[in-house]
Amino acid sequence: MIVVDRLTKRYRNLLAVDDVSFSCHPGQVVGFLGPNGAGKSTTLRILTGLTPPSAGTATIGGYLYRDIPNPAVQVGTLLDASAFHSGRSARETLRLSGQIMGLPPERADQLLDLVGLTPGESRRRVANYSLGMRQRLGVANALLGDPSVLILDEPVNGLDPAGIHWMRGVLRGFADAGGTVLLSSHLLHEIELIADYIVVIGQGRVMAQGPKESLAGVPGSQVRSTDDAALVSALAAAGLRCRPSTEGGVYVESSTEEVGAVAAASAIVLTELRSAGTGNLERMYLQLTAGAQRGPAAGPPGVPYPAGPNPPGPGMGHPRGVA
Ligand SMILES: Nc1ncnc2c1ncn2[C@@H]1O[C@H](COP(=O)(O)OP(=O)(O)OP(=O)(O)O)[C@@H](O)[C@H]1O
Repeated sequence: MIVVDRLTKRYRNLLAVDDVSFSCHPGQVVGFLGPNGAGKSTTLRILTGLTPPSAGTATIGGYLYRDIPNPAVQVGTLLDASAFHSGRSARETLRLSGQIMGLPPERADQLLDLVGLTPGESRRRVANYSLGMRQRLGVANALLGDPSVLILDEPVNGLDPAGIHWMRGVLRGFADAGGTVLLSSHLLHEIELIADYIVVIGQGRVMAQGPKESLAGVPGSQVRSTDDAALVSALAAAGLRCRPSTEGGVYVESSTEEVGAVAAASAIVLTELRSAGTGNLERMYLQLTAGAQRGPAAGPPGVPYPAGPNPPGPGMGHPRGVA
């Protein structure tokens, strides 16, 4: 279990991390989400012992990273995929890491296979890798020691949609097996696909946190019909709140079942009916981080979301190590 407790990091006049608290439980994939410069990397660097905090603590399984015996087999980290020695191949990189951890050379080959780097690619120099290939190598390196905790900084950066899908599978499988995953990103949609608990950070402060579904609110419906005016009247008459959708058509603050029932009862032909997904989450993210975003603030004004404690997740008490 990862516990970040009232963590603060000051660089001269800049509060890079400001009284940040959250926790990640075994079985959970926690997304640490925030715009550029929000303080994500600094928090992860403190967590992994690379930067000392100004105040507060960040522990893994109750230990400071530096106090964990043989940390590489307890905590897998990927903080900078571009940091691998460019003159070595992926295979050499992993074999060297494995040697330091006391692992047999075959372990490196297993991991290369797992992350989808082909034997040919694995023998090429890292200097010639694409960003996505480096990320795959980084994930392989993080998983090499069979850790119970993963800490990954921007791991989906540079991955194509298939790569993001793959990453989700790897991390979901890891968490479902009782592992703890903390990953950062400045991209909401990527975190949304992968994480099941989200901590939103902006200007060094936690602005919201909670299970993805609760942050997203009750999902509404996106609907179009051959007669939207009649549909809106029917929805209003049935007591369903709706408004013109930013995507065109109508957004209804109700489930697709309720909307479909109203349309059927009013004999209105629907041409589209689907869950509006996590549009609420996007609005919330843009709203919360508006002051911290670079460029013009986006998103409508609304009610701020409170930061809340992270309730215990499933599978607490990881049997394998420091989780
Ligand atoms: N060593 C340092 N010295 C001074 N300021 C620093 C240092 N490291 C980070 N900062 C500052 O702290 C703030 C937070 O940086 P951090 O790298 O943690 O953000 P981030 O959320 O990871 O951003 P990004 O998504 O762009 O990677 C930034 O303003 C950054 O310039």
